Amino acid sequence: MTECTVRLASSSRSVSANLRISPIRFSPLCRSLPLTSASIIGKSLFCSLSHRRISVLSTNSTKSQFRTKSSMAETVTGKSKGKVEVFDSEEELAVSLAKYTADLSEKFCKERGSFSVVVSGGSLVKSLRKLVEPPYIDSIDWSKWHVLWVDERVVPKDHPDSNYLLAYDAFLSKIPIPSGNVYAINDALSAEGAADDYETCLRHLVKSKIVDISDATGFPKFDVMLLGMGPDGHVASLFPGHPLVHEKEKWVAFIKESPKPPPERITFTFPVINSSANIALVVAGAGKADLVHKSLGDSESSDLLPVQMVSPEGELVWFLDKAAASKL
Ligand SMILES: O=C(O)[C@H](O)[C@@H](O)[C@H](O)[C@H](O)COP(=O)(O)O
Repeated sequence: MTECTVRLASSSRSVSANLRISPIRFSPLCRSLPLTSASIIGKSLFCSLSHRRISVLSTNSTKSQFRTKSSMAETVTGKSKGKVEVFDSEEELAVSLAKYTADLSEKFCKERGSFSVVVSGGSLVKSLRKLVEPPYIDSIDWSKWHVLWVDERVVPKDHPDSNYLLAYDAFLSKIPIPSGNVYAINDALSAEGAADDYETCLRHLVKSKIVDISDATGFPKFDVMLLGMGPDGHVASLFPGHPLVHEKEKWVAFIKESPKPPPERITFTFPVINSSANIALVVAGAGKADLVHKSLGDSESSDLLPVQMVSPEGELVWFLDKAAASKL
């Protein structure tokens, strides 16, 4: 069964259509700084908003592309599994991303009593700014959040390249999250040591049921991963053409020759990323339009970009601004 959701989003209203076709609370090993410092078969499809015509640009059994013609908000592309939302501006994207995250927080806090959140570095972090503004700053139960990084640069936590520092400055310092629920890497270790240490930390979190485990894969199953995409199609620190993209055993790996500086990093592997209950891929700016087009287009190539290998057990949602979606 192949499923995809096409959602038309705008500041004033939105509509979505589901299309189906057949065929340890705190491990001492994890160091935190105190928080002070569709494929559809057919020719065209009309959504319930009658003026918005979504044209099927291409079809095959697993992937299709759609395009809307609308002056306000634009969507859309469909993939074998996923949802693509396109916003008029990065500002609107950020508003929707905050709602998405807050809604998941509410759901998982209710269901599991906690919420495991994984973030990347890069521009994604800025797009999380609306989470620390009303109404979410007051409505989210931050005490139940557990925050980890999908990848981290092996630098001191107060170094300008640190993903921890980026997230700390942008939102962790602004929310009442217990410092023990923020799992930064041990920056006193080598890249290899930091990766092992982070995996041990993750194993403790799974054992103490703070992080779920996937019955299907046996890998950790995070409630949500909020990820960016690099201009070369990398996600986390999994770069095109690097053997780490094929890692099948490790939960956390290290890289010492990252093409994007700084060179030494640790990263979650694809089995962990793809066991997630939810993944948001957040991409903004015209500079990534070609890559977005390539990623969401039909690809017969066996040489997939890392971003094309993102395929979670749960739901994948792309958050794009109009500029990033301009070549769809
Ligand atoms: O540590 C990192 O480098 C990031 O985690 C990385 O995976 C990032 O998310 C992408 O490179 C996108 O970054 P931009 O959105 O800034 O291009």
